[in-house]
Amino acid sequence: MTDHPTLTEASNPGGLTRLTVRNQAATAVLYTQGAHITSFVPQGGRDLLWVSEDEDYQAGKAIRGGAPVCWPWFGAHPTDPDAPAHGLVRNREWQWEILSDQPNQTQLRLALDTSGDHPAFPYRARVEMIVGIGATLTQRLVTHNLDNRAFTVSQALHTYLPVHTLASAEVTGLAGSPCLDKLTGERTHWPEDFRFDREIDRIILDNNRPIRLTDGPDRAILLERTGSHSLIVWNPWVEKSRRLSNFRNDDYTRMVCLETANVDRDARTVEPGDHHELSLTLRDDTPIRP
Ligand SMILES: O=P(O)(O)OC[C@H]1O[C@H](O)[C@H](O)[C@@H](O)[C@@H]1O
Repeated sequence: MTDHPTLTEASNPGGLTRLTVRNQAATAVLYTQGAHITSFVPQGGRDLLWVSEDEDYQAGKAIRGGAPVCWPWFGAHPTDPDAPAHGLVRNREWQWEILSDQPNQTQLRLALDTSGDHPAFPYRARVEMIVGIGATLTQRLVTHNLDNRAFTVSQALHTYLPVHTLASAEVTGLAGSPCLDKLTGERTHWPEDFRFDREIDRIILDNNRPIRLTDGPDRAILLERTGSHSLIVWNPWVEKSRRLSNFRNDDYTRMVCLETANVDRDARTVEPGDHHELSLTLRDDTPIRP
C-alpha cells in the first residue's frame, strides 16, 4: 500500500487495486486493472463519469462504466473471431507511478508491455496511459512500437458519461460528419436533428472537433481530442441492456458513451521505434449563470 498526501492505494473485495487521487482541483478514482478511471469529480462539481450501480469490481472482469481502454483493437478483432472484444488490456494489471504532484494537478503513468506471444497481436509494444487530474481530466494513451515490424492498432477510450435523462441528451460537434452505423452497416452522415430514441452504435469519422454532451440547461460536458479523427456513439437501449453484464435493465437511460477512438479508416500504423498518442480532455462545461 502506498501512503501519499494526494494518493491512496487500496484493495477492494473483488481483488482489484484502487487508486484514489484527491488534490485541490479534483478527486478521481482509478483501477490499475485496465488503467481504468471510474470517477472524476472536479472540485465542487459532479462526477463526469458514470458507472452502473450493478458493477461488482471483480478482478479479471472488465468494469462496466468509467473509461475502459480498448487496445490494440476496438470491437471485434479484424481477423480472429476467437479474440476477445475490445482488445487485450481491460483485464490486465498495469504498472503505475506518480509522475508529478502539484496542489492543482496530479499526473500518473500506467503502463503495460506486450511480449509478442499473443496470436491476435504478435508484436512487442508498450501502451502507456498518462492521466492528468486537475480542473480537467486528461488521458493520453500512447502506443510505442518496440518490435522490428510495423503494426496497426485500433483503439478507444470507451468513456461512459452520465445523463440526467436520455431524452434530454444532445450531442453537438458531430452534424454532417461521415458515419458508419455498426447496427445496419450503412455509411451515412450524422444528422442535424439527432436524438437518442433507439439503440445507437455508430462510428463517426473524419471528425476531430470538440464534442459537447448537454442534458439540460445546467449540465454539459466537453470532450477535446488529439490524435483521433473517429468517435463512437453508443447507447444500448432496451433490449441490449438486458443482455449486458453488470448493467441494470434501465441503465441505458442514465448514460451515453462517447468514445475517443482510432477506428475504421482512422486505425493507426505505428512503425518500429515510433509511437502514436491519442488523447482526451474532459471538462465540466456547464454554462456559468450571471
Ligand atoms: O460490452 P462491451 O464489450 O463493454 O462493449 C460495449 C459496446 O462497446 C462499443 O460501444 C461498441 O461499439 C458496442 O458495439 C459494444 O456493445
